[in-house]
Amino acid sequence: MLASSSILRRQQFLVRSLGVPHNPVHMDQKAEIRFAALGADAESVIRKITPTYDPNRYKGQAGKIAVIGGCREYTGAPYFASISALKIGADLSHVFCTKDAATVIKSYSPELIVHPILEESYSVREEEKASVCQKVLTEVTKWMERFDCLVVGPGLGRDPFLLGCVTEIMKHARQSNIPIVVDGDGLFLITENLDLVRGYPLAALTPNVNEYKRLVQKVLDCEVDDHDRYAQLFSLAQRIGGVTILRKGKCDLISDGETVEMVSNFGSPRRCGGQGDILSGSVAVFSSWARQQRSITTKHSNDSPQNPMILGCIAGSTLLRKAASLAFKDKKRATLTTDIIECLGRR
Ligand SMILES: NC(=O)C1=CN([C@@H]2O[C@H](COP(=O)(O)OP(=O)(O)OC[C@H]3O[C@@H](n4cnc5c(N)ncnc54)[C@H](O)[C@@H]3O)[C@@H](O)[C@H]2O)[C@@H](O)CC1
Ligand SMILES: Nc1ncnc2c1ncn2[C@@H]1O[C@H](COP(=O)(O)OP(=O)(O)OP(=O)(O)O)[C@@H](O)[C@H]1O
Ligand SMILES: [Mg+2]
Repeated sequence: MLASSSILRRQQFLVRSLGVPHNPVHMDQKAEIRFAALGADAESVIRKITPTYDPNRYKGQAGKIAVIGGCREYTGAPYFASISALKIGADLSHVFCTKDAATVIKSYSPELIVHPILEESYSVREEEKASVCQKVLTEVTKWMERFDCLVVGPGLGRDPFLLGCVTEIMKHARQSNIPIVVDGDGLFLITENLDLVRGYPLAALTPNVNEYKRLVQKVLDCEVDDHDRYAQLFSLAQRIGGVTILRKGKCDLISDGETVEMVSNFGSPRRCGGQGDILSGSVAVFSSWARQQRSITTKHSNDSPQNPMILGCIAGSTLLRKAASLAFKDKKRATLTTDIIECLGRR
């Protein structure tokens, strides 16, 4: 509703190109593009939302992140997302995964707090399913209020029973007003059940090419149209009730149905798996910081706050691409995701 009425009312998009000199970008005929004269670029977004070091701060205040993901097949993805959250600057990073995945993930890093609580169908008898699902939810909700953001989906897999439990976790997070970054198999889940995120302003979706295609087909009932990519992303975000969507690709495009932002600083030509996982962990931390910052500036000034999920996406995307370019300079074709993670803090 917000969607189409606002499209007609505004007849205008704000497409901001961050990190590169502006190139003319052609939009569809319906919408006039306005390029913001960007006083602030992506780097200044990062500076604006990153908390300063303060000796009075205690552990946890710079962010507590939880990744819901990790199953028999995938242990790398939740590790990449959660370790990236720490490398960006969060204080604590938890992983909620299946029992099979937990020991493996713990062995990658002693920094992560790993909860082996999710179950897949193969390990649960039919008659136990309801009670096991309840147990999973109880375990996660015990921790839930402490988290500043959840990342749902990296390496989650698509087991129907497991996804049923994660559905309940997401409903609970939403009731508790906890921001949720949805990535990987979490996007598979929400594409089948859009009401999980519809109208939730604290949700950010980070689809790759396949995940975006599935979302567009489901929500807009059409194919991805690259000639009309800004308007299509804008409509998609509006149709899901103003959630933030970061469409990953050559340039990362970000929209919440109010503006369209573009991050296009040079990254890496390597497309090794796991870079999206770095991104989702990074977006979670930056969004939490932006949200924290917003509550401070709202209290103390009349600045009109910007959507923290948008700011988090801009900062996460910019930093990941910067790290990827530094890693590629060093490792060339041998660049792997772990090399990029090592470069997250470098300039
Ligand atoms: N080391 C790891 O553990 C990694 C695990 N990953 C996890 O792997 C899982 C799947 O992620 P992907 O990024 O591979 O998911 P995608 O949905 O992009 O792809 C899944 C597979 O299905 C194919 N596919 C799916 N939909 C398709 C479509 N509409 N058209 C054409 N081909 C299609 C793709 O080619 C691919 O082989 C996620 O849980 C993700 O987080 C990735 O993050 C990569 C790293
Ligand atoms: N063609 C491209 N050129 C430059 N950068 C790209 C390109 N495609 C993706 N990226 C960058 O890589 C990051 C990860 O995007 P990608 O599409 O690989 O995610 P993904 O498939 O979800 O990754 P993962 O393997 O972690 O699941 C994006 O934020 C984007 O900045
Ligand atoms: Mg991915």
